[in-house]
Amino acid sequence: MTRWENYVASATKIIGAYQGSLPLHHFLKAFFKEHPYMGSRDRRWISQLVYHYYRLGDWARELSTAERLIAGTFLCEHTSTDLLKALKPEWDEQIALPVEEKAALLKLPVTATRIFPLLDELSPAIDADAFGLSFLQQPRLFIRVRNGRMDKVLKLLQEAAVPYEVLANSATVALPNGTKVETLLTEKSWYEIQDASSQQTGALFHPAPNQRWWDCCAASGGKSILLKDQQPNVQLLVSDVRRSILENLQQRFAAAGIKNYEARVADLTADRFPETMGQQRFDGIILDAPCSGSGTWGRTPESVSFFKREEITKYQQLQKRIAHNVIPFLKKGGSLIYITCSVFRQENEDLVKYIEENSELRQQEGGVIAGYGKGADTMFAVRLS
Ligand SMILES: C[S@@+](CC[C@H](N)C(=O)[O-])C[C@H]1O[C@@H](n2cnc3c(N)ncnc32)[C@H](O)[C@@H]1O
Repeated sequence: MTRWENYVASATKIIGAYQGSLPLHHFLKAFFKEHPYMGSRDRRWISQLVYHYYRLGDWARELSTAERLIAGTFLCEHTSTDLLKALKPEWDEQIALPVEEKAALLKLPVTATRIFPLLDELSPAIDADAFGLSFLQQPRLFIRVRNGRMDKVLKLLQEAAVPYEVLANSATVALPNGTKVETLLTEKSWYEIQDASSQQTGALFHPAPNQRWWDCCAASGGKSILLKDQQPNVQLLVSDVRRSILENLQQRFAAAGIKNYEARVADLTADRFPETMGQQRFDGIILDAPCSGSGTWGRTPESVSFFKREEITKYQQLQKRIAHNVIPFLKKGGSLIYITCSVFRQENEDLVKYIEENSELRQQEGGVIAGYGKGADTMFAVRLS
């Protein structure tokens, strides 16, 4: 067997063994640990083959795994690759063609419906074709540059010859996926790694000095840092059900130079949760809800193959329960920022409808934040007041 055939054989073995119960990158890590004779170059090629395979979603399931692996590389790559050159030179010569022309060569249509099986569940504002086809492209990495440090950051990127794009808001920088940002930009307080769409949710916050805000599903604090950067004088409470993630938040806040905040572990679905909050009320609540994460599946394309439709409704029930429990803590006239990184209507517009039907809150602004087309995640964010 040639080296390239060996790669396809290893990738086939991985796909046969992978059942989706843990993220693919963890599974790959464990697989390579068990096969220490594979060098870093081998690991890179095999991982890429496997990722391209999952980028195809439901496309052409009738093909064998090995055929799909090679077709995945053909459809997802845009410049010549040594693997295709060795195994399918006639495709490698056509690697720069647009996807429709590649589909004609493959003699199989490549459409959004064939890639993404849950298009009928999408939020209506999402362009289903563009979203489905975006899976063939690896998303980019984004940073949010803080405190006017853009010149310094760009200088370091230029010195390291890293290609970048500064987006129109002048704070977001897009980088190639896999850029070793931490090694390049060692001054941690200058930037945050944050997807472009996630950064865009901040346009809904409008915080004023001395207001009280609560980031109730804070995780490691991406939205909270965004809020504090907009208005350092907000009084901030952060909470999450996971203690460990709040420990990450504390480290991240320290690196970002954020000191004044209160953090607590809270399960927002617990029956006794409301009484633990006492009489406090907030001018703003950020509810960045636990969700399917379907807007980020471009980064974890294996999810398209393993996610079950019924799970959408389960997330919706959880979101309703959390919304119901946090809304009473909003001051009259305050803002609830409801956010998901989901593309599904049930978790997005239907949840807003539920909130409007069960409270005095009404949607003021926001909606789908489309990330497809710019190599970013797709999110949903609205401000209700
Ligand atoms: C989408 S993430 C939040 C991301 C975060 N806001 C950021 O910008 O990095 C949702 C968070 O909700 C938390 N969560 C899930 N169920 C919860 C519950 N019952 N009570 C409180 N938090 C919960 C999860 O632990 C997770 O960290």
